[in-house]
Amino acid sequence: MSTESHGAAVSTESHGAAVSTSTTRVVVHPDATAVAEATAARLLVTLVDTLSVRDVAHVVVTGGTVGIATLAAVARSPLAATIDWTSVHVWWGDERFVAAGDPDRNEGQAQQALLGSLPLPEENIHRMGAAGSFATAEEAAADYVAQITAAGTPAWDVLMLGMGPDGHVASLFPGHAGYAARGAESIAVHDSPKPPPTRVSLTLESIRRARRVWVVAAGAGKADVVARSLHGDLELPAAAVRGTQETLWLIDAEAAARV
Ligand SMILES: O=C(O)[C@H](O)[C@@H](O)[C@H](O)[C@H](O)COP(=O)(O)O
Repeated sequence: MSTESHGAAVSTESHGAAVSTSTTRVVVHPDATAVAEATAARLLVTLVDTLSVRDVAHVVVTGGTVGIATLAAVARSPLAATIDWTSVHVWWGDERFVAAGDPDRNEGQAQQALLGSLPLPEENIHRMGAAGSFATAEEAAADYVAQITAAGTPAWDVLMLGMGPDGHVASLFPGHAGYAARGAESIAVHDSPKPPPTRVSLTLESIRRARRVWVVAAGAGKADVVARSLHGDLELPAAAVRGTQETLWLIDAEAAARV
């Protein structure tokens, strides 16, 4: 069961990205497991809907606890068998710039939780580059820009974001240069406060091209930044993300405690 709470008015002047008309809405679930299960169901239904009006759907997945738990819940769902996965493209909001096969890689965790069990053509899986394959995170970011461009710079149909207790999303951290980056789809991130320190991320500009942005978060440790973000504290990257059609915060009761 979920409880819909208020829809907050959306400011259109923040950070100079595309103006959005969508309203931020908050859906509160009892606990982290329910957030993951409900988000998985929402994702699958959205894919069914999207593929009834478009030939291809582009989904951006996230690392983090709730993000990976959501992918695992998709894998368990009987609805997964109703999707034509050859029409679904999978992208990442951010990646840890460590060697391929390192357990820290978001793509490896996603592969294990879901992607390995789906009939997804390899060419539909758009990974951010790993250390070893690329000399620098800058080169990996440039490669991701090229992948996005080659796909026609799609409007992401669903873009999921975990959120850190500091209000970061993807690998855009408060007070860091990456949060303010403009003019590119993907960037290198250094000195990340969350380990590992070197990462690749989508930019805020790229995130805000998404049709639907879903922020998934759970736990008391997120309550403060959830409240600050929803009150529009733009020091926090989480406060600046939104989709052109839909912005949803899918959170548990603990994370919603101060809203
Ligand atoms: O690579 C990563 O670490 C992420 O993509 C990051 O943005 C994550 O989603 C948040 O930090 C939330 O993570 P938790 O849900 O584990 O707190």
